[in-house]
Amino acid sequence: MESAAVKSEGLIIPLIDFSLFLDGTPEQRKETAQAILHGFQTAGFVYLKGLPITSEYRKYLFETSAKYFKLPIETKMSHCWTTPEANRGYSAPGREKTTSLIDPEDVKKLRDAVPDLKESLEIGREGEPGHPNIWPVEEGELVGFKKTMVDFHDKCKYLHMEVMRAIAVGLGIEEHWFDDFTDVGDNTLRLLHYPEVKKDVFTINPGQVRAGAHSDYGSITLLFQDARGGLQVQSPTGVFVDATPIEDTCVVNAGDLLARWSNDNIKSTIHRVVEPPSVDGSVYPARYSIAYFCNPNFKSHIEAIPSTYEAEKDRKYPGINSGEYLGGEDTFGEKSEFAQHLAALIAAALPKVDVQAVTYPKYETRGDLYRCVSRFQDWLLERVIDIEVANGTPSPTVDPSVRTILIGHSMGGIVAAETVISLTTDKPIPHGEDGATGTGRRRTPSPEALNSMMFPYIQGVLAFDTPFLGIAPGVVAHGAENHYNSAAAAWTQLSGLSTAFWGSGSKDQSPTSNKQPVGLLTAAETDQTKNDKPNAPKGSGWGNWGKIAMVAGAAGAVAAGSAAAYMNREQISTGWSWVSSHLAFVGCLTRGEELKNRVGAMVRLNRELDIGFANLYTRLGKASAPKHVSMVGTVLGKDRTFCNLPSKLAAGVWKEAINDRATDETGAHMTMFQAKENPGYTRLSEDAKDLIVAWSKNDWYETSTRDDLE
Ligand SMILES: O=C(O)CCC(=O)C(=O)O
Ligand SMILES: [Fe+2]
Repeated sequence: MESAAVKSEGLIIPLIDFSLFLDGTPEQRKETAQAILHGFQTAGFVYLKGLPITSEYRKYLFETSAKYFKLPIETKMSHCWTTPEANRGYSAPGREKTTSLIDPEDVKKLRDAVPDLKESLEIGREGEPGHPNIWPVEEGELVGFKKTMVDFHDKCKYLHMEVMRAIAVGLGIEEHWFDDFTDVGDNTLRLLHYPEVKKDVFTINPGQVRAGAHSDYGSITLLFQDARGGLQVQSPTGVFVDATPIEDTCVVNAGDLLARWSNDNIKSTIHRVVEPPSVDGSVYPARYSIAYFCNPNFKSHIEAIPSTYEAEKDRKYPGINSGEYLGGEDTFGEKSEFAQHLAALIAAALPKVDVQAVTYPKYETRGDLYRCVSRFQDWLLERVIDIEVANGTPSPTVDPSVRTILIGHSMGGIVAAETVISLTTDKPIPHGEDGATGTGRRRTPSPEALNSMMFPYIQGVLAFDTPFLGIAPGVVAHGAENHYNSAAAAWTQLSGLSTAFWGSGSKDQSPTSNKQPVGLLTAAETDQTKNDKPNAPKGSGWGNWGKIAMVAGAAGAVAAGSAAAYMNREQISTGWSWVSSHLAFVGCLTRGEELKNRVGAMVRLNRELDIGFANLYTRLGKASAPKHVSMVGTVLGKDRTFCNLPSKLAAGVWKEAINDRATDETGAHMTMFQAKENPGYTRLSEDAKDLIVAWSKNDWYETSTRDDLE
């Protein structure tokens, strides 16, 4: 009954026969409903086949749509889209830019730089008082246009109600629970036309897309696409994956409202439209799609869907109330919004290169730091290789086309720093070799030569509130006054216990001997394998990395990989009881020498290899008066920060990110990427962008030309 329409990068979009819900036995209905719900809960998308829409009817609709878009632009402009309240009418190319950006200024900048290459006609519910549809004059080929579209609007309204019924059945609530919210049909039918476009438009203008990355805002969207291709859906790893057209199917995705309505039980996933997979010739042909955006009835009052709020108590919200914290896709805000936002700002400032934000999928803060680094490094290598392969870079280790900025929040900044240190010192990661002693005898900023030929090439490490020099004592004193004694005691204990737990943490670690030190890949080996087929087995050298060995030119790209790990807010402020389970990882914060050495190593990398290094640390602003609290003999300074700050400037760039709303350090630390909780969000994005742009404007950038991308 069910197979996968898309399966890549952890994104699985099921292909489901909807006729088994519409006309099946009770068992088939239930199974189908559960499969649909599961698709929405995991991918946020499903493909439905077996719809009550014949191929002929569908063909006729697409032909009618094409006839409409063939009208002269002046004719189409005579019934323009006017207001969001009406949301009806024609939008000319360049009018709309779909994006996840929030700030209107940012949206404008992005739209001016890379306008969406599309035009559309919005058709609302016919007969809505105050908001009549404005129809094109029906003459010639367009006779019958209104009737066709009103009929199709009705058919889609019925499908919307049925899909919502399937969701209800899947959730185990009354099948018709949504009917009262969907029977009016306050939905929008949108005809979309992506005109034929010269291929080089996408290479001349990096970041150019047919429709920008966005999530839909309603309940669900029914999307009918032609055979052209180009729709992509963001995977849990942050990579955009092709949602390839399948004949006679409808792609259905959940929107933001349904995600909210279901307490995020259902996902609203980011998607976009790019140029289709390669075709002969110098142009990409036109693409047509028809979207039907569904909403609850505008006048209905929405409350959480039964069965979803009970589950909420147990669900894990990163860093807020989870028993154990996993860093991951949500670190930089829901759906990596901050990372995506930052990537858009950087793309606008660095037009010569293609900018991608790729978020490291969930990884555990449990266990040994160096195992986390090693896992992260493997992942990063894979991502960069994929991009180099796509770019057809001949010798990535000698002349990489990808430059990476590692962005890490909290402990993620330490993972990022360790990654670049490991890559530039050509040393396999030690996997906790010194854990038992905690003396920090591993990497010191030694006189040994640094390897500027690292691969992947790291251009900078941008940390957000990373306690490179430990956590400010005030975090415990200010943040947990009610628990002052236990917190203080635990803090002391934390230092004392680290050795023991570190030791036990390293017992079960596997040796690293078979791990290929990535810095050792050489150009000679590239030449040797250059003409081989990608992925062909290789005897030596490139071995596993055969897929790099593809022919053709270079390209400019910055991949922003992000390592991320939070600490658990509740647990930080209520006594450090969690520390035992996380000690192997977080324990490194107590080893002062090791912390200082790490910062020293980063400063050296900055000086000698020009690798950017900065820490944007949170500081409490207006909402919290400075306090002078004495704790374990320490008088705390007036600045309330989460991180210990360096006393001297020789520690790289440390720039404060003031949060005027947060009332405690841990809160500021946890919410720095949430625009609603952090009034300094825009400033933070700008500061981050400025740093990355400054690090990236070098010879590599200047010699990256659009021609390279072809
Ligand atoms: O044209 C498509 O395939 C997708 C359009 C879309 O995502 C939208 O308009 O919201
Ligand atoms: Fe969309």
